[in-house]
Amino acid sequence: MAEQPELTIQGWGPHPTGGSTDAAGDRAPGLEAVVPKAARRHLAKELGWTPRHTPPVPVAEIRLAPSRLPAPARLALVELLGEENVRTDRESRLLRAGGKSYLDLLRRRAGDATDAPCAVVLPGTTEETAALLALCSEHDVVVVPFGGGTSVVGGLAGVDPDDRPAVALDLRRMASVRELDVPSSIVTVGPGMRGPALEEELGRQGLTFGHLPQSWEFATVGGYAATRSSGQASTGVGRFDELVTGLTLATPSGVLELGHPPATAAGPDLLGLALGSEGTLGVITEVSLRVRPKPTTTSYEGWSFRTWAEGLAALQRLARHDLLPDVVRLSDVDETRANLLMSGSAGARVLRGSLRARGRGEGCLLVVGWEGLPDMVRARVRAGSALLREGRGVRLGRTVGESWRKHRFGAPYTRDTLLDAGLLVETLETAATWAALPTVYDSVRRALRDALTTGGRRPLVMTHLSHGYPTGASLYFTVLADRDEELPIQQWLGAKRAATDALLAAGGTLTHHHAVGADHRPWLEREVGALGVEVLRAVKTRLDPKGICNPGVLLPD
Ligand SMILES: Cc1cc2nc3c(=O)[nH]c(=O)nc-3n(C[C@H](O)[C@H](O)[C@H](O)COP(=O)(O)OP(=O)(O)OC[C@H]3O[C@@H](n4cnc5c(N)ncnc54)[C@H](O)[C@@H]3O)c2cc1C
Repeated sequence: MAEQPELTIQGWGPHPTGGSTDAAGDRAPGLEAVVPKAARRHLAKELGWTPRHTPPVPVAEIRLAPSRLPAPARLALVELLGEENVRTDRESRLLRAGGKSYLDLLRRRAGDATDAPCAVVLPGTTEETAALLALCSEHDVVVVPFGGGTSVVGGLAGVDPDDRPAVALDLRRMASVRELDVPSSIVTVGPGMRGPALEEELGRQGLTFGHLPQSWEFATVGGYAATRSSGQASTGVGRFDELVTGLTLATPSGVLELGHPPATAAGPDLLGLALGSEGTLGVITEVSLRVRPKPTTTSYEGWSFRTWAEGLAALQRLARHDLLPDVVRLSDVDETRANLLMSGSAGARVLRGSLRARGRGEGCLLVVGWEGLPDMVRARVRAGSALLREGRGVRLGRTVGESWRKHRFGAPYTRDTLLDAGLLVETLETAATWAALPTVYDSVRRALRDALTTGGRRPLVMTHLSHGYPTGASLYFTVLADRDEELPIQQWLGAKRAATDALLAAGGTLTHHHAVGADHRPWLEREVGALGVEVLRAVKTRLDPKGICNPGVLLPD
């Protein structure tokens, strides 16, 4: 199998649009190349920030603790997988040191990878994975499944309360299509498969699975299932967990084959237990997914609403009439303004002028995308547009929608540049009912602002609504602030704590699609209750009696 591109150790990447390459590898492009002057001025004024040059330490200087993998465990792993699939070299370990949250990046950029796994193991089959888990149980070695490495909640932290040595179990050797059942619209794939490769294979049959998170280039099918991911078109095609028709879970106690399409009433849904289990119950070694014909027509458009409340009300009406588009993304005033300034294109300047002329200079941008057969798209666009207009929306046309579509995977690359310029850049997300959304929105913004406003610093909190449901929607917050170079980790931890408390108190869920990981686990009990946590723990104890499967995530201490 061809090697897939790697994420860079200290950021996203490799940077397709340029940037310089130094001895350490790939470097993000400079601020001037990525952020237009007007946007730099806007950010400096809003945040009380002066751009500065704060590049990460060279990769060669990153600190890595010596591998603690005991020799007998290493020997047994080599016997099982072969020497080439048990790696303890520096680069392999650095590349699996944590995920891509702001906190992960801060540590890697500061030259700290002392939390890296002791080794990287690469099984090639379900049987090898099950044998590996049994072997690691026997040798008391922690196993952290590693898909694409894009976790943003500390899902790959590898923290063990008993401080046992840990290995990263990389799934890239299980990354092929195993079966395509066209009549039933089901594809069965290895968990290490990434979106682009799967879409390419399905595309040859005129099919798609349609899951498009922003991390699409690097994240894997197994990771999507383990975190209950949600993509940009999830309002239309469904969340990833809704696409899964079955999976195989290798655990230290044996192998579970879960799911029975098209439907079953054979007791409670065990498949549902594996989805979102974040590697704590075992390793997902195969996933069956619903696929569908590639859409023959797509229609992406921009709309503008005078206020966030008007936009919310219009979308709520669409939801009530089952007319939500496949892609729906309503930005609040702060996000709309920043996105238009960041774009810097002539088109964006024209749009800003035209919005001002229509009295919507401070409005909220809505991007909607409809996909499917031509007649259905036409009918849905007509009915949906009528409701948006009734809700006082102004249609901006296709250029805006297509521009968003073209640039939708670009933000993570820009993040590296902003980090290099001394900014705090992080996101968080939740979901709530339509009734609770306005309170959640206000409370989280207030909490973030209060926590991050100190000594002349003010954060910019930008929000969009995406992933609409008949009963509610998710909210996604992007936070920018002048980074506290003395205590950057504490600066964000304080804000995150305040925002999480606020969103739970206002009726939001702990996480709509990023999962629990290490970062959210102190709050899990507030979400599912003490008994709920006990039930999850009992299941884990049965499947993973020695507690070697990703012990630092999901379940609170
Ligand atoms: C820039 C950026 C944008 C993002 N955008 C989105 C988005 O739009 N929507 C969204 O839902 N998420 C998004 N994420 C979060 C992340 O991409 C998702 O959580 C994704 O599902 C993780 O997939 P992965 O393959 O990278 O998993 P990893 O990060 O490797 O692992 C995630 C967790 O799942 C476990 N795991 C991985 N594979 C397996 C397996 N086969 N069996 C058992 N456990 C396993 C890991 O141990 C870990 O706990 C984004 C992240 C970044 C950095």
